[in-house]
Amino acid sequence: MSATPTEHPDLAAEQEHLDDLLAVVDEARERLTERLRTAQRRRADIDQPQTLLERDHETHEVAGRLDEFSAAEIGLFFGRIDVDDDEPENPVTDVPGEPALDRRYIGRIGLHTADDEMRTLLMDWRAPLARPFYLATTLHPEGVHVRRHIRTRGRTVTAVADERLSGGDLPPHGEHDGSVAREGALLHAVNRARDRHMHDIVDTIVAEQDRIIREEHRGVTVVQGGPGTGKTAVALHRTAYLLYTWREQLSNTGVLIIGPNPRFLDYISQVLPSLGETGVVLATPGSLLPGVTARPLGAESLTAQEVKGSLEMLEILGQAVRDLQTVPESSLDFLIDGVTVSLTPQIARQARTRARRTRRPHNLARGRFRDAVLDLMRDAMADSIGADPLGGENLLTPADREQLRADLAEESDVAEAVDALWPELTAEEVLAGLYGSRQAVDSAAADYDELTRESLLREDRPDDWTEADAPLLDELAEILGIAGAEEAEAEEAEAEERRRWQSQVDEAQEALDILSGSAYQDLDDGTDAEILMAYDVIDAEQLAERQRVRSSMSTAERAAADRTWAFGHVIVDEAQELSAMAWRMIFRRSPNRWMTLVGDPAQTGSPAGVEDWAGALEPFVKDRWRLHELTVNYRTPSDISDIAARILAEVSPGQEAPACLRETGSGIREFPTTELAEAVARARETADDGLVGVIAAPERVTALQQAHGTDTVLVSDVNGAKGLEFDEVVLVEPVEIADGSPQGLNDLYVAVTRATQGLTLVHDLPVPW
Ligand SMILES: Nc1ncnc2c1ncn2[C@@H]1O[C@H](COP(=O)(O)OP(=O)(O)OP(=O)(O)O)[C@@H](O)[C@H]1O
Repeated sequence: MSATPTEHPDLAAEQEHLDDLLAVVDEARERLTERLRTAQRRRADIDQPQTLLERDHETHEVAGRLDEFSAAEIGLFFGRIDVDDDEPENPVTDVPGEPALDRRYIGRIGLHTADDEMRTLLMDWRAPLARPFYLATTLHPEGVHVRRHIRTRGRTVTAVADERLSGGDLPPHGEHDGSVAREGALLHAVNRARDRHMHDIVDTIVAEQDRIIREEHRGVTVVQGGPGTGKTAVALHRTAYLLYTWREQLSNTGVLIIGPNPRFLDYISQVLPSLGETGVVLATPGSLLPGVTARPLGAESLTAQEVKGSLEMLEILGQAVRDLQTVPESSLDFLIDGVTVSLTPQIARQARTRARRTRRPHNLARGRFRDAVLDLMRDAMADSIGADPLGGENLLTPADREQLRADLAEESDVAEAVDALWPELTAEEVLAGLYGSRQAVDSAAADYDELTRESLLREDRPDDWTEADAPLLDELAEILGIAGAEEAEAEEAEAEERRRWQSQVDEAQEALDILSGSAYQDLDDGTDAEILMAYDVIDAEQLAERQRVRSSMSTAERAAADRTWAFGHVIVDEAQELSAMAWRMIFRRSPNRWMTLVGDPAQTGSPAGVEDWAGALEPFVKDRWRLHELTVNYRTPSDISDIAARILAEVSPGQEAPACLRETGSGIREFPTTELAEAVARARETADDGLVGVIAAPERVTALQQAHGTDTVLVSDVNGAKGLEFDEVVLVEPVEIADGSPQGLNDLYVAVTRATQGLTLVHDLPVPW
């Protein structure tokens, strides 16, 4: 009989090995903690922002490195492979008695000895040499002879199991083909009770997931798969992998992760820190714009969601801005030095045409409009006051005309009139102005039907933004050229910085001149000419560089505060929910088009969401995108998956349901609505310490929340439960969800697939499957 994993004779040896590595970690932590204390104690001179920034910088850096070591408390390592030593120059420990085999321990972080040899003690799971741990099978062993799974709880090793994949006999205490050891680890992972936060899956990543995590394609990678197939887990591990592999590039440009709702962002928030990575920007589509708070999409009617998500909005928004570039109904007269000068409708119209012809964004074309108005008014004025009574040429000299133009430009009444005709605008002003006025909507959307126009009107609370408005505000910011205005400001700031920079370089040069002047004297005094002096190795520019004042904000902080930030990589979860307008907003943040999108069109709840990836992506990247599919469901047991498969057959006939890893959970129970409280109580009891999700149609949520919501019972509509999972799901009156919208069955599909153990159906009406 083979030994059970916990009886493995190497348990004690692995514990000893873990203790040794933990000692290395603890020592490094102690050193870093001391450095942190010293840095924090360091007195910074208020008058020298430089010293403050240096101190902040060091504190951030050391704190970040300390964060990496938190893996020690989660489980420093989880696996080991004895593998053919293909790269003998890489110093890793050999398998005792087998010099041709490397013994690689695989962990959440990498560790090596502090000496010159830098021998690898622990291999980061993302390192290329760790990869065979995930990919090796008996059919394709990838050079691996034995793979060991090591389970830990904090600092204690609790189980060890081996698989022999190639070469030699069975290991004395393990399973023959390895599947039991591997599946044991996997089942242990998927069966654990859920809490409010997702956990990393670094010890049990399967081969089809590994390939996506390490995908080298520099375009758009799309990951599609049914509910529970690990799309979110893969996206997060891919983030950690990319941050590790492209550290330098991504630490300057940042990674943006977009998820469907704030609860989801909280749910995934611990995964990257547990893998030693912090500093990514997490956002929902509604929270991407700095300074804008948006309510969930569900706050909009379905028609409004559809209209606001469609590309027709480009025309409507463009027209809304054009409607604010006005022409007066009659002439505006100004008295200048006793002469009446008119800004006629014709002048305004002509100036508007000239400004529009520049094709510059509205705010950046204002200068052109003003110039044109002044030129045209000057011409009219010159024609009238300089006219030769005898019919000859105009009597004004070019200098006189110039003076007239300057006089006009100084007139505040004229400036005000010009501003009113072509005002400086913000995106919020334009959109609120549109939603708040029937006349504005009728004009901007004149070519659209009444239903479209009606859905845009929001007269009582025009600036109460929803997630459907965020892409429109972003689009308007582009049409208005706020980005350009910011650029102009940035250019100005840069010029100022260059001026300061030059003065620092000059100062530094002066310092070097003094230094070299005294050096000549020193040399005259017989100093060895071979000794390098400061002025030999640094020039003035370098010296100034050292003193340069930099922002102490991290990349993530700067990126989150900047609407126009170009992220190095963008990840979108539940990408099927994005409307055509939302895609434009997201792609704007990814000028290099290096993205990972995960989603499942069968789960689309938004009427403006994705029907097929090609349609959504090709306008932006043509064919530079690759599709990967995940096929195994790690979440729902097979009885619940059967229900899901029946709904899927309605939603997406012909689409195959994912294979189910788990046979059984706690089962399916049914209650009438009069016994709702009892149903929730039973689910809580069954979930034990785990989480219960009560999912219902939006109209029921508030009352249910008041009656049943607790720390471990989360009440939500389907939108709010997207991407989440619960040990037990209580689904209230499913038919209400199905009938709630044209995407109702998709919503129901999402709702039933949130459960990891059991599903309780509370209903009086027949279930719709
Ligand atoms: N290789 C794995 N090892 C252990 N657990 C895994 C593995 N892959 C996925 N899981 C677990 O399966 C569950 C579902 O994963 P995840 O939430 O990433 O799926 P999803 O495809 O994003 O689902 P949905 O589309 O329904 O939101 C999570 O608890 C995740 O940790």
